Amino acid sequence: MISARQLSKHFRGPGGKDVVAVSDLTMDVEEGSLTAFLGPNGAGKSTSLRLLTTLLEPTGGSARVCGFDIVGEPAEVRARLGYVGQKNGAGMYQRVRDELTSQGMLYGLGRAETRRRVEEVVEALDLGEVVDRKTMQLSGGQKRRVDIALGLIPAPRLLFLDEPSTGLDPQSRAHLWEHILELRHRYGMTLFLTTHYLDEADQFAERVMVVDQGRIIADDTAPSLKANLAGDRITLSVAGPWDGADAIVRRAAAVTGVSEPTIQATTTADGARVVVHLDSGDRVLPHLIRGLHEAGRLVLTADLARPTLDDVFLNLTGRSLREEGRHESVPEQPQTAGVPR
Ligand SMILES: Nc1ncnc2c1ncn2[C@@H]1O[C@H](COP(=O)(O)OP(=O)(O)OP(=O)(O)O)[C@@H](O)[C@H]1O
Repeated sequence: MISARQLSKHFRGPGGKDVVAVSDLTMDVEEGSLTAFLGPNGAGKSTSLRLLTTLLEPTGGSARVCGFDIVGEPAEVRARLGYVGQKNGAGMYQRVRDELTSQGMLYGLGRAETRRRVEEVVEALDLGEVVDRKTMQLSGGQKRRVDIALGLIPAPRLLFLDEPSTGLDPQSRAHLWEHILELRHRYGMTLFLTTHYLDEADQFAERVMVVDQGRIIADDTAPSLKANLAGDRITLSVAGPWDGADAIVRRAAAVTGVSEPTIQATTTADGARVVVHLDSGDRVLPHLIRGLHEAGRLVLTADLARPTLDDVFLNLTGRSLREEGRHESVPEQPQTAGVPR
């Protein structure tokens, strides 16, 4: 469905400086899959989407989307995809129904087909109650659903969503995701989306591509990324000094077949705080507590944390995605919710 080879995009930044927004993007995305592009602000996620949707021309490399070349056959590519940009594409003063109808006409669908598509997307995205209202009167979550409806009017086989849920409250996010998953189920569409939200990528995407500074730095399922690129973490507080108890941790790991735990112990007011990074922490923890008990060490608290995608990002980059501050992005051209022919 998408096949990109060493795609890159450079911009001229402030003072004529070369900004590498996307570097060597190589990937194949299968039909029917749900892929999330996860990364901090400025990682190159939106630029990648704009390249793949032919809204920007690449500086280097090539890509085929829905079987057509993004540079040589942009009209063919556009005719087959839907694109929902970051900013609301819906106009403020039009009624939702008129907005959706204009989109159908823009795509050259004809009156009868447009009417049929409008009814279908209104039903699919549960917009029946708001379809005769103006976009400016809608809530953030409703507006976002209108944006997605606009992207769906041409019945695309492939839908790109740029941060579909950013700025929504948790309830609206959850509601929007119900709709996204329902759309996928109903139409068997290929979905490719960008997100800052670790939990969304973790929960809903079959494939997560972690992007940083224009490059894909990891590409796998969320469980594999977590298993391979970040281990579990056991945190213990023990009474008295830790002296020499590393051997007990290593033994507990060895009997469960787990190799190379890393152990960091710090002295606290009442003893020590010990953080152990390892795989299969759930299997090791009971052996560890028993071993410490048999050695006469008193365990005050024990906590096992499974890795998150943030741990994956932290391990790969030394930075936390959660702590990446938002910065204003460079002003962009106005975005439309669909990509007209
Ligand atoms: N039109 C432009 N001119 C110059 N630089 C740009 C332009 N568009 C993007 N950039 C730069 O390219 C880099 C990647 O930007 P991009 O918007 O693709 O990142 P992103 O991962 O989508 O970020 P965000 O999550 O904030 O949307 C950033 O350094 C950005 O400032």
